[in-house]
Amino acid sequence: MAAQIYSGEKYASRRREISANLAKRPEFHDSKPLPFMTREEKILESSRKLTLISKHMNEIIDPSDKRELYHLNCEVLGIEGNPMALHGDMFIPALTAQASDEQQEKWLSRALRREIIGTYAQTELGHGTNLRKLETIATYDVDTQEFVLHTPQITALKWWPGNLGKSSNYAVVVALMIIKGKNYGPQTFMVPLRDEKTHQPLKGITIGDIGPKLAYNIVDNGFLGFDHYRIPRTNLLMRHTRVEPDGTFVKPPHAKINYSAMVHVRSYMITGQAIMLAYALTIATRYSSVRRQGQIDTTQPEVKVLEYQTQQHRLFPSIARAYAFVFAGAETVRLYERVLQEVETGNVSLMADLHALTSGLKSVVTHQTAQGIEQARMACGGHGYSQASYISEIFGVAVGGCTYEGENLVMLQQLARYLVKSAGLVQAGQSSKLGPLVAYLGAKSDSTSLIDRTPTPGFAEYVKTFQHIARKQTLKAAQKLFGFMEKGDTREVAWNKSTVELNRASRLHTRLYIVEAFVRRVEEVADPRLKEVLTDLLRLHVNYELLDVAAYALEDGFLSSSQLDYIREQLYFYLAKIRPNAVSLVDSWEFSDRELRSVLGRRDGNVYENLFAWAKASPLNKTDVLPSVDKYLKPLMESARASKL
Ligand SMILES: CCCCCCCC/C=C\CCCCC/C=C/C(=O)SCCNC(=O)CCNC(=O)[C@H](O)C(C)(C)COP(=O)(O)OP(=O)(O)OC[C@H]1O[C@@H](n2cnc3c(N)ncnc32)[C@H](O)[C@@H]1OP(=O)(O)O
Ligand SMILES: Cc1cc2nc3c(=O)[nH]c(=O)nc-3n(C[C@H](O)[C@H](O)[C@H](O)COP(=O)(O)OP(=O)(O)OC[C@H]3O[C@@H](n4cnc5c(N)ncnc54)[C@H](O)[C@@H]3O)c2cc1C
Repeated sequence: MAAQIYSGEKYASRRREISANLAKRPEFHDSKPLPFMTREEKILESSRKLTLISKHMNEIIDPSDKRELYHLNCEVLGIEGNPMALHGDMFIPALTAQASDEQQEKWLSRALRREIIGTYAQTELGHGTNLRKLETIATYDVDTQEFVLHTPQITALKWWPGNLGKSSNYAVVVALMIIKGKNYGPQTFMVPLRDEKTHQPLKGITIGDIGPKLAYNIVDNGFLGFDHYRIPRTNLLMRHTRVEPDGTFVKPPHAKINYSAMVHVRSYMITGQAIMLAYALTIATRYSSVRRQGQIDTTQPEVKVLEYQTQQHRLFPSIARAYAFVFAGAETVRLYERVLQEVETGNVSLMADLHALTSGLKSVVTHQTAQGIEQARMACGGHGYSQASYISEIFGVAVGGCTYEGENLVMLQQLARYLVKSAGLVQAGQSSKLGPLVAYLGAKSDSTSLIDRTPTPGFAEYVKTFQHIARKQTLKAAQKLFGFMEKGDTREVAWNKSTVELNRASRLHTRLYIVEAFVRRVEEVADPRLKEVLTDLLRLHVNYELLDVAAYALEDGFLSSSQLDYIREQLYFYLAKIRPNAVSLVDSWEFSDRELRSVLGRRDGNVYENLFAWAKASPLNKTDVLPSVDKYLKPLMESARASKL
């Protein structure tokens, strides 16, 4: 099953080898539990391990393999980030996609060797979503052939970029490019921030950390201001865009080509989110198979809480989602790598499809992942609330994905633009022009679903029902938009009046895509035993997801209430059928205890002994009487007692 999750036996067994290798190297392990460390201690500890990784990487992984590097980072550094997180996640991808060969020679090679540390500085105090209104300006000075970076007011300060505050000495900075008074929109520049020897900020640079956050606190998200800071013309990233010495602007083959680092993260983060969801579910499912509370049959002993249907309903649909997301994530990574290669040859035709797909997936997956992790926390009762479970940290890190790389409700609208265009083609009788991701919009719907009406062993009837729902909502929302426009609203006003409905269409389209990705993967499985278990999980998934959106199919009679009853019964049937495999389904992700960092979710199942040992290790328990008691509480009680006398 691990080979299914990790897209092949080769990587699944490499993960095992890497974990086994690390198990023998205590210097790579956390020196104490992360929740017992201050932020400063965590950053120091992470930097220590990062240095070890850099030194010994070649002995443990193939450094050219992104997945092996990711696994090494998960095991050693963990999810709370590290001082070079953005270096790998965005700085290197930005240089790879946007720097010219010459620039890559100069900077990418140094970045890959870790001679320099970089980040991606785009968001500002006043603007994150609306890139066209960023306020940092890069004005071209023809005389000196330099760009002058400047922060004209406080809202123009770069704010949020990861590892900008303290760790990075370079950044790919996004600024509005002004040449001879003309605004050429957001462009990307390679900018030195700190002296390479002393690490002191360079003259003209104001820089620092933005302070503690909900989670992800090992990362020094930072602020950055420029005071008429000069960089050479050749620091504009020039793989696709160019500015000649005389200030002539050479347009790229696609207007949004320099948004590629964002598309890179959106493509990869689907897998990252699936893994974090699987972390939380591993912890909660294992714990639920140890925790005994209450009886189902009063003549029998107390049961494991995993026997309760409500507990299964709380956890198993999310287990199915984690599988669905990892399968969909593998597809987005493949598409991203393909588009990257095609762009190299000048073919930008798939950029819009990739952008639409990843915008929708990013939004739906992060939202459902956060929901699933929070349910996993609650499934652990009181112990879920303790940081010993580590689920609150996993939640805090994962939920950041709802905001970064484009706020979810904004990114759903990016997909909606694509859907509306497609709906326009359908309306104009040009369905043959629809791309493969939206071809279903042009198909004719049956009048009713055949779920429970015809014996179909596969998933075709479910897929058709999801298609019907997504098609109906897309065409309806587009119609609403067109209707407002026909009545005289501008497109922008009409758009704003239709966005709740448009975003619903985007979610339904994305949920359909996730179901289809799951079906595609299960159909490929050759081993009959694995196929059976995955088919059960997929059955659970389609029934659960369909119930969740059933209102759309009930309102036009596509599904009847008796079909809904059938879907419910199927859901309950598959909850019970999956129960014996539940622990194996989470164990199949093969997370080591080191990687999970959860006292509650350890493989040995010794929950109570482990919790007690953890509590005893708490720094508060080093002494029996705390200084705060000596200083305040004792005098308080003493004076209360004295006044009573
Ligand atoms: C290997 C194993 C697995 C590894 C897993 C690793 C996981 C790693 C995970 C986590 C890492 C954590 C790191 C987090 C770091 C976070 C970083 C950041 O947050 S960086 C900042 C991100 N900021 C944003 O995302 C801003 C969001 N805003 C935008 O993107 C844009 O402003 C916009 C909303 C897209 C709007 O842009 P704009 O105003 O310029 O355009 P529009 O007018 O709306 O649209 C015009 C047309 O352009 C099309 N478009 C827009 N973007 C793109 C694109 N990227 N590609 C192609 N086309 C694009 C848009 O669709 C419009 O098209 P038409 O409708 O006109 O045809
Ligand atoms: C953990 C974390 C890491 C980050 N790392 C980086 C980084 O490395 N580099 C970097 O540059 N940035 C980074 N960011 C910033 C991040 O990309 C932005 O915060 C994000 O893109 C959202 O933009 P915003 O903050 O401007 O939100 P806003 O746009 O202000 O959103 C506020 C509200 O307004 C709504 N809204 C905004 N515009 C519209 C619209 N057009 N239509 C309808 N509703 C709208 C949103 O839906 C939301 O409800 C990070 C953020 C976080 C949380």
